[in-house]
Amino acid sequence: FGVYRHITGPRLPPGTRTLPGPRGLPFIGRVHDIPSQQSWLKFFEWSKIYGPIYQMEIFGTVHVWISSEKIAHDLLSKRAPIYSDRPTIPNLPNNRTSGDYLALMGRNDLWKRQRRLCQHLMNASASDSLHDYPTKERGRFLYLMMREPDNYLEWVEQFTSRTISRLSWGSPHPAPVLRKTTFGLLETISPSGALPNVINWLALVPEILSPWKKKEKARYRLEEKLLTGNVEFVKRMLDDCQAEPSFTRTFLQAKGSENMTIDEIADATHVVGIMAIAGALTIGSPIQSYILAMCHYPQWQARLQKEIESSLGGRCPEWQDREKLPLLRAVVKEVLRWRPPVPTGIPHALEKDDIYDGYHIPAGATIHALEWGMTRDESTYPDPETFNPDRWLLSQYPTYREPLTTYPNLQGYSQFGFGRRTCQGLPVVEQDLFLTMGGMAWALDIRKKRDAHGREIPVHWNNYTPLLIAKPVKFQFDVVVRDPDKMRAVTEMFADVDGDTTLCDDSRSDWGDPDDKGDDDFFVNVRDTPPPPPIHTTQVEKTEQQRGDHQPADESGLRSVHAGKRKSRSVSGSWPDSLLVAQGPIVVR
Ligand code: HEM
Repeated sequence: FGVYRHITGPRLPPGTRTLPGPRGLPFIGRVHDIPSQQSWLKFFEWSKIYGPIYQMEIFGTVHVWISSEKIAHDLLSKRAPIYSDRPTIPNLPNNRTSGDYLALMGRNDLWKRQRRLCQHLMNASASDSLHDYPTKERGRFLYLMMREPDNYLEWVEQFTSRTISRLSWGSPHPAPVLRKTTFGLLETISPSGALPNVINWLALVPEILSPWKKKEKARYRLEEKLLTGNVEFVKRMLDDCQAEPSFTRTFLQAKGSENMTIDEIADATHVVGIMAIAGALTIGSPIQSYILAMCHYPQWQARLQKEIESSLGGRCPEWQDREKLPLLRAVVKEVLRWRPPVPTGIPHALEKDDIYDGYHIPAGATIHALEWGMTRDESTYPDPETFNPDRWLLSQYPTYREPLTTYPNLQGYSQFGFGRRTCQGLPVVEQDLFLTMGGMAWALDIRKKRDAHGREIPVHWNNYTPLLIAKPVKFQFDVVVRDPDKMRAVTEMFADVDGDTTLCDDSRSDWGDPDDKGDDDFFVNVRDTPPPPPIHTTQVEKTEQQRGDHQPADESGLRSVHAGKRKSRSVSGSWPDSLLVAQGPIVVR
């Protein structure tokens, strides 16, 4: 078909033209010079040659790349009835119909039903401020960052997966297995994660000969066990009146367990599943990009700290403070612009032939909103390579919007897609990013490391992982706790989350078994890395000395903070979290 198309060319309706774009080779199209790393840079480079909308063919399929927000809105939003389908993913061939992954499903009735349910569950949690789960987990995250910053990748991923696990099922325990299955799914669906997604005929290879199919089958088995077990667990907890707030609890309570059909249970299992997957996959990217940005732009860290100090008088930002902290909201938005977490977007599929500005776009084309390209559009974002939160705060910039008590925010932001397929996770993203970035700025100075001669160790500028969700490749940096009061306050936040009673459940089979190795390598290493040992007085003092701060810690203040707050933590030894507790209570004097 590819050869045929190459020889005959497309049949165009009268008066229309084919979109410009790089010409391909017979049969394979333009696959030979798409890099396996950071492909979005190449697609953006082509947009500078061929314009903000261009096309190329890969193995007979037309791929359209859009790097203008206006064109993306014209097509994906205003013509949503024909632009809201999803393409088939060769390495996950039933993605359009199975009902397993809402975000990858075709535009069919099942997708519409699941999308409505997703919206409902998200709204219910958002109206209760996400049950404060992001705040609780933020305290744990800051503590771990303070104690062992070199292990930051682990702490970021633990924060995102534990927060979304609690939101989904009311407990952080599923987080390690969730991380494992989710990362596997990312590989399954990413063009650079599994070869059949690029060389499509490999999807026809029988399972016995296909490493990709074997791996995906093992991953899917573990995921199904996790998702169905979690719903069963929440049901039982609900029967015992012990279920913590969660998407699943909201669903079960609204329906009443006895009245549910099998289809309804399956929908809820997978809708909650996709929210958990999306939350565990994506939010770590901007958190890591924030750290990268602070290494390169210490002046913005200082400005952020000033805003927090002057608005909150030394207290850590809470979600309720957002009106008072426009710069923090601007930093969140600018991080997402500077380093888009989904740089190539999630593709849509065109259902009918279309004409745009005289160009013919054929039915069946895969349409990519190139988020990387959109964020580099100089007419909207002058000097786009520079991290500049002021572009959201000063009236001289095209992206400025009043009032600053409300704007900037993430509503309607191009980084979350277009039309009927826009992201449904905004409440979680906004709260998680506001709290983690605000918390880090409040408690920590992040800066480049220095070598033995006092020279700064370079930090990469834009070296990102190649999968659909891009994250900065690991880099070195230093973290200095800004003052002993903040260290004590963070330690206190950690004690609070650690004492949470949901850590006491021991019915591990409900959450998927971290030790289940099955018959495949896929099951190995599912446990989370344990946190570092508890903090001791000497470390507080050492930090004071390092900072040249000779004021002794406020003994009386601290005692009153701790009085009556320390909780008994009788957590079973079998959970990863229990490793925290096995090391004894946190001691700060
Ligand atoms: C920084 C974090 C995130 C980013 C950048 C992001 C971005 C995106 C993008 C670009 C899409 C595709 C939109 C389109 O096709 O036009 C999407 C879809 C989606 N997102 Fe997110 N997302 C994030 C976090 C989340 C979270 C936390 C959740 C849920 C808790 C979530 C749930 C979804 C769902 C369900 C869809 C599919 C909607 C559909 O296909 O109908 N996302 N997201």
